[in-house]
Amino acid sequence: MVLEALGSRIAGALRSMSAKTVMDEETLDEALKEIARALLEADVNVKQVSLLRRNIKAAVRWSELPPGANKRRIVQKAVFDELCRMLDPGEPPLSPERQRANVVMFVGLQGNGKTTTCVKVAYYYKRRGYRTCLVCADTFRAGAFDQLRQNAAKVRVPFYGSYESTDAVQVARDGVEMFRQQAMEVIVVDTSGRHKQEAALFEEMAQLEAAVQPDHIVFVMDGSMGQAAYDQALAFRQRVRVGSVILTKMDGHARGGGALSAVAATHAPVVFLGTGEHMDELEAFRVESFVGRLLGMGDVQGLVKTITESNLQNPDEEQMQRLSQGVFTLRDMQLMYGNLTRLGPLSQVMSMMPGMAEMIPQGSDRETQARIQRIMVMLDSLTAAELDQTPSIKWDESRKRRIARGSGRSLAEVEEVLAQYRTVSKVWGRMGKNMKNMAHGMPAGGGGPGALGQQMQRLFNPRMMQSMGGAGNLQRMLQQAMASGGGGGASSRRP
Ligand SMILES: Nc1nc2c(ncn2[C@@H]2O[C@H](COP(=O)(O)OP(=O)(O)OP(=O)(O)O)[C@@H](O)[C@H]2O)c(=O)[nH]1
Repeated sequence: MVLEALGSRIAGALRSMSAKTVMDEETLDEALKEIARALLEADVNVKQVSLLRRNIKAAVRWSELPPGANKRRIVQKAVFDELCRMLDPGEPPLSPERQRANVVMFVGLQGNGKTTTCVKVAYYYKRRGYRTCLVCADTFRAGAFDQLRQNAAKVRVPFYGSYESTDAVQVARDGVEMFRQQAMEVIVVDTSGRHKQEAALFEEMAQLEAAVQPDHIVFVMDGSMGQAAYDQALAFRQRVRVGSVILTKMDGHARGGGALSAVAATHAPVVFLGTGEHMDELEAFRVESFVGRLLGMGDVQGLVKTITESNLQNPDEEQMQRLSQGVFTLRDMQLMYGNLTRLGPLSQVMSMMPGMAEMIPQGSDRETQARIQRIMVMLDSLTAAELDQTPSIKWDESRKRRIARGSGRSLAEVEEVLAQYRTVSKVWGRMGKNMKNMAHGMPAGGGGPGALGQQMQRLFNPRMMQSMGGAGNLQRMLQQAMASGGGGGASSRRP
């Protein structure tokens, strides 16, 4: 995720503010200056930054704060609220209704990821049970037709377009009409982009808008746009009824701030973030969780939601008993990794945990998923006795070679997994006493994802973390999950 540098600089400014022995208004000004500098360097528009700074100062009202007030908290809350305000124009975002045709038209400059995003959004709603389809009204760029058609086929979404026609308006009208007849619920219309804002692009957009009467217009923008983002967004907003914004390429190393101010320019809410080239790499955007994660405050609500929706597997009664004694076996490691993959991209999950955003290691989620898959394959090659770690098992060379052969991995990789297991089991052993207490509320042999969600909420409770030997232990476990598992090329099969 981009913008981490911005988040940690803001968090750093707040930390150094509260580390001062005397906290006066000058201290606040210094912190605000540093926050403003960080925002500007992240390409947030100058006007937005000075507005933000003024509003934070007005909200904090330093001189009126009672002596015992937690000033860092108050300033952090004001920064949080202001960033949320900047990103939330209070307009309803794209929210298609069921059992009627919702025509959604996509606009944006060429290369910003518009075509890819159209397919991602169609796929997103398809997975949520909507009857979705795609119309290619991009008759300008050679190849747009094939790109959309191939991607539509990959995600099995009906597609309409024309190889021959150069009349975008006619193609769009025909496609939308055809899909209306078929009682489609989400009709996504991809339009042409241009290299830069030019009259022809805006003219065609206006004609398309008049022809297909979209219920909603989505402006797609590359998240790595710098200061120019504000003006670009404004230009689109002035010509068509932009209702929502999608920021793409948020998985790269872009600074991202330009895109944030573009949102302020359009007065349209961000609905999704594009986080990769694959069709499922689209993240629904929620302002408060995004800003919380940006500021390193985590997003416990989002985390619990993710956990409850992820169909996690619970330990059975016997496993629970053992775990509560601080005994962690390879079978538990198998369960842990299985559940980690069910949670979705790990960097997202980690950034939801308070204080962990800065700990996210470099490397893509795709690589991490592939690493975990490799570990899972190795664990699958273990016998039941090995998974349950009977004391008689000797991890001798021949046993390790058998596992390596069985999983198609190298001996070194098997050894690495075993070494990792030993570290985690030691950490678990130290946590044993506290886990025992936790286990009292744990559902034996199931209990449903809701119950597990509650447990996770307790797990991330700061006091509980402290008593478990500090957040460091958990961080280490998660970081290991993300960073180890050997090299090599297992590929994930995704659309
Ligand atoms: N890393 C990353 N790449 C993306 C993302 N979205 C799109 N891309 C890539 O960006 C490039 C351009 O995407 P397109 O969808 O072809 O761009 P476009 O804006 O539709 O271009 P026109 O159709 O010509 O207007 C492609 O290589 C995409 O795979 C994203 O969220 N992350």
